Amino acid sequence: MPEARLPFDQLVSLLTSIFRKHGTSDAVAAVLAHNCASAQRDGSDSHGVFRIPGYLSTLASGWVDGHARPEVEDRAPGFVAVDAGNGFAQPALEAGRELLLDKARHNGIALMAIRNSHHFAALWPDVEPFASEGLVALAMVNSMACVVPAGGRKPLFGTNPISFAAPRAGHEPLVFDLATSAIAHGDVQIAAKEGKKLPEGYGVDADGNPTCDPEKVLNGGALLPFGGYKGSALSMMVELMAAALTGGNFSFEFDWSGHPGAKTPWTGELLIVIDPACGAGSDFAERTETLVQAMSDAGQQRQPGDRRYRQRAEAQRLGVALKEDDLTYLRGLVD
Ligand SMILES: NC(=O)C1=CN([C@@H]2O[C@H](COP(=O)(O)OP(=O)(O)OC[C@H]3O[C@@H](n4cnc5c(N)ncnc54)[C@H](OP(=O)(O)O)[C@@H]3O)[C@@H](O)[C@H]2O)C=CC1
Ligand SMILES: O=C(O)C1=NCCCC1
Repeated sequence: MPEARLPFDQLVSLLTSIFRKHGTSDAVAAVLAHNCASAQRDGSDSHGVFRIPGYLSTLASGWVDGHARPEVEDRAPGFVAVDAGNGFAQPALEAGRELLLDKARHNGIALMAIRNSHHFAALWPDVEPFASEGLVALAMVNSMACVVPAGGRKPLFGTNPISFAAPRAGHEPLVFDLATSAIAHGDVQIAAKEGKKLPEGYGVDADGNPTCDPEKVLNGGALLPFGGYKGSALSMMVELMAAALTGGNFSFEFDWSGHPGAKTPWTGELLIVIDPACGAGSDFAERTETLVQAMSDAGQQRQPGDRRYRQRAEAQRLGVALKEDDLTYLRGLVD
């Protein structure tokens, strides 16, 4: 597939125009466009411009409010609650960000509980900026019931990612961002589109039998958690922290069948921010670096985040990589 390159700012501006034209406020468009362009820039393929048709069909369906104004509540010394108003999670995070930062620096730790929200994106953009400011951040979000709990038969959990970011002396933050399912739902969709098989042990068909066929997983089948009961336990934790604690829906609780085209899970998100200066001392970033170096010496040359930062650096030199067909499609949305 021929590739095009577009400067990051131009991609942000194209996506902003698309969101504005297709049902969001200017403020929401700006946040979603930056998020989606960042994922595309970093090679987060399942959550970059691949997601635009899903965003637009969801907005057209009336399932999500593209004009929602998040309401921020200062609930306790270390607790910020945000009602996203049936809008997207990222503008809700932006709305409560300053208060969360103030509380984390003042108390040493603070959390933000976002409810009534839709998260259709990669999770790392929610945590990396905190680590760039010297803080440690942990985020989790639940999605839609498409993962069978360990030993179970029925899809119940979402693909429920967890993302963590820590400052690292002399380097970009150390960040991981991973679905607690064996594979992200977006990657199953990409495999189906490209006619590829899934690895064994990732999914089951509508009868609960193992399958490597992404179409069968998507049409009545389900995914498995990563690492059996261990991934299942983490996914359970995400349901509790991102939904029960925040006041959002569990992945199995919402019903979007009355909104054809709806693709964005209507759930919640939890974000915890820690000021490491309140811990063992001011050298946390150096300690991170010591650990990374030890991991490298032990033979792990590739750290989480390395691939993204490499792609980001390449995009800064050459422009963000896009499939030519995708760029034509995007431009057609604003013509
Ligand atoms: N909004 C939502 O509801 C959902 C969003 N998602 C998103 O989907 C995306 C993809 O998730 P997933 O498929 O699980 O991600 P991956 O399995 O591709 O990667 C998971 C993490 O492991 C790192 N990693 C990958 N390979 C290696 C390796 N060989 N050695 C060391 N580290 C490695 C990655 O770093 P690197 O980034 O550098 O590759 C990344 O931090 C995520 O951004 C996630 O947030 C997933 C589920 C639901
Ligand atoms: O890839 C996934 O898994 C998901 N991404 C966006 C929200 C739904 C699940």
